[in-house]
Amino acid sequence: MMLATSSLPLFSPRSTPTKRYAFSQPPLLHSRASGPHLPIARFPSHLSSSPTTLTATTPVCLAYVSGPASDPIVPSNDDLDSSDIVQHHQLPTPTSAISWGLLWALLVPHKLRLLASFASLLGCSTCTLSMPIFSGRFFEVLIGARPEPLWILLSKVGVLYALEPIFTVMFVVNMNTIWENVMSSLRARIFSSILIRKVEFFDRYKVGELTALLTSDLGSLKSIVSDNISRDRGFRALSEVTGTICLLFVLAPQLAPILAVLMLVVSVLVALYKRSTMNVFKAHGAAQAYIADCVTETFSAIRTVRSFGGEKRQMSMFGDQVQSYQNSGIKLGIFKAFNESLTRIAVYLSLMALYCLGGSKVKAGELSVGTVASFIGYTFTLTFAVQGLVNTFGDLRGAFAATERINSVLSGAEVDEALAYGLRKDIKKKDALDKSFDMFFVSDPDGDNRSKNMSYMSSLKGDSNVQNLARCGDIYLEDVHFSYPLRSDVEILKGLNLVLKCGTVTALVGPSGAGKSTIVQLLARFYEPTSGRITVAGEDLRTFDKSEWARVVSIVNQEPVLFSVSVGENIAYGLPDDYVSKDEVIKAAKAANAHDFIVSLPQGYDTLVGERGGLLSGGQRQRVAIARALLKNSPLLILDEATSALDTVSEQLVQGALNHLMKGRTTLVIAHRLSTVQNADQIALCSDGTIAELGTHSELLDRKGQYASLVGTQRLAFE
Ligand SMILES: Nc1ncnc2c1ncn2[C@@H]1O[C@H](COP(=O)(O)OP(=O)(O)OP(=O)(O)O)[C@@H](O)[C@H]1O
Repeated sequence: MMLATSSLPLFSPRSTPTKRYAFSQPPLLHSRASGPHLPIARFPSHLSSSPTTLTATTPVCLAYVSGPASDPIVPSNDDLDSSDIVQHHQLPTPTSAISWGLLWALLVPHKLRLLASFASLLGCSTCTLSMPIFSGRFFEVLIGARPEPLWILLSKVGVLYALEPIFTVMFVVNMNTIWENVMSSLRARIFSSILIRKVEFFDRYKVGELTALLTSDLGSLKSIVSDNISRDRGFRALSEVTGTICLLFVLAPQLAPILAVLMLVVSVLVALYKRSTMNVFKAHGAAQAYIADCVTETFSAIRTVRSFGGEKRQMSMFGDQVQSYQNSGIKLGIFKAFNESLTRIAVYLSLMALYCLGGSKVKAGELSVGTVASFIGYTFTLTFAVQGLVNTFGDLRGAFAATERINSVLSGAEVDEALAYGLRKDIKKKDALDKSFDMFFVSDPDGDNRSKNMSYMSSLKGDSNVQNLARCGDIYLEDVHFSYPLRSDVEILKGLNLVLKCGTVTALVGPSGAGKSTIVQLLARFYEPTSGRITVAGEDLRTFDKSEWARVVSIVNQEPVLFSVSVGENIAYGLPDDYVSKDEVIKAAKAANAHDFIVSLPQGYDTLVGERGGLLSGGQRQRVAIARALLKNSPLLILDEATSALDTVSEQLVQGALNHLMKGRTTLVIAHRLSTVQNADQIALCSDGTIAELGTHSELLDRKGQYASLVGTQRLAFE
């Protein structure tokens, strides 16, 4: 169904600041699939996971097959040229998500700023390290031990005092700008790298774990520079420690070894002790987080708490947590007090040593008063800088651990190369001018591999019009076997055969756990069959560009997920990459029986729907999802229990909308309530991973098999 396009593109994924319809997320996040699930398909696992197993004699057609080698699905080698064959050997081996090479590649574009940072670091460290020398000279001038006029000395000190903050600003601004840039690119890369993993990756890791990678783990990597560019930390601390020790040796070679070693040892010990108390600080932070969790859980489930009379239990839980927060707070106070004093003790010990040793040297005429005064200044510099350096090493340890976590999560999981390829191709085609994508594709050490792989993937039939094929061709599931990757020992589909005739409605029914939703996942290409194949108009799905296939399938399921934007934007998400006019959105909403309720909302199409569409009723959410699918206008429609959660009135409204949506499309309907699928062109009874019975409602009733007994059971239940 084609919807009229108005000349004014009001609903757009790009920036249209005056309209809420503009998506706030970058278009890369958007899939053309209905709902938030990306139709991720996988690249043949035996190729991408073990690229070295292929030899020059490996048949080219195997590149497209994820099933056994005996089941080649792309018969023609003509689609590939000889360079593709060579490239088979060069598929990327899993590389670390964050590597030194990548960091270097991200830093290189900022080389001028890096140079400026290094120069300003030298400048501010030189100023800082010169100050004690001038303090020493100042005392010598005051007691007449130095002939230099006071005003000349003071003007030199004035210049130093003026330059140091200027160099500091230059250093901090440049370092911060570089690192913010690097971190943005890194964050974007990790995000897109997660986005293009195979679906089983998302089965394996919880959303919270993945969120932590992008927030706290990358946060520790960020703080390695942003928290360490201040005075007495990181590079500055390192340069000050090195510079101070060198100066001590230059100023008083006879005193320096003893003092330097003493100061270093005392400062390092104090810093290490302070570091060891970090756990107490962390425990206090964790106790605070538990309190927040308890509050969130209590108030978000307030109705459940009320209905079970759980107030006392929640109060006791909260009380326990407040108590442990209080205990850790008191403990923390004691440690804080010691930490404060210990730094001073370190300085005092160093000063005492300096007074004793330095004083005796001055008395013996071996050392000038000015030098001892300078040493006093260096005592402070060294103590604080060493402690800062130890803290920086601690931060480094945290950053390495975080990097290792990110790498271990991402390097073990397979990238869905086909999806990645389609995504890049799409972005190249449509968003050449969109700068927000730049940070996702920084040239990196693996770029070579990727370009080879892209060339390889481009041999897929990405340019054939799969939408047209799906509009006029039947869809065949041929001897499909399937096990979920995380439970590969349990076969869910066991040689399933089914034909979805073009433009007709097929109903899939059967007992719970029979594999009905699994068939949907395979049709959507969230997973690929373990063996067997799915074809459209005789062409294997795996020979198509995956992002193209995403446009072919619309799924409306029992619990449609809406995004927390406006109703209009949610409908426009049906075409996430296109400019969608308000007229088109309204037309889709009218066809989905949603227009009337939408205009009665406080802000009409601009009304925000809340988290996951929570501010709408189930039936309203469903009709918005149907409008979204109508706008998408894809040839294959899958309705997975689309009306089962609705009351009778809502169901009628939604059913009307669905009838509109199903017109002229190849439709697969999954339903438990058999009364809703009686009019389907064919009904397939799925049982134990195969199609056990197939026919129209009356044919299956006549057969008196499983379907007939299911119908009987449901009738009995209603009577
Ligand atoms: N992501 C997954 N990983 C591993 N096993 C899964 C996964 N999803 C489903 N399964 C298993 O696959 C089997 C078939 O599930 P499926 O959801 O396809 O059944 P169904 O026929 O749709 O059931 P229902 O009618 O209850 O929705 C079940 O045993 C289920 O536990």
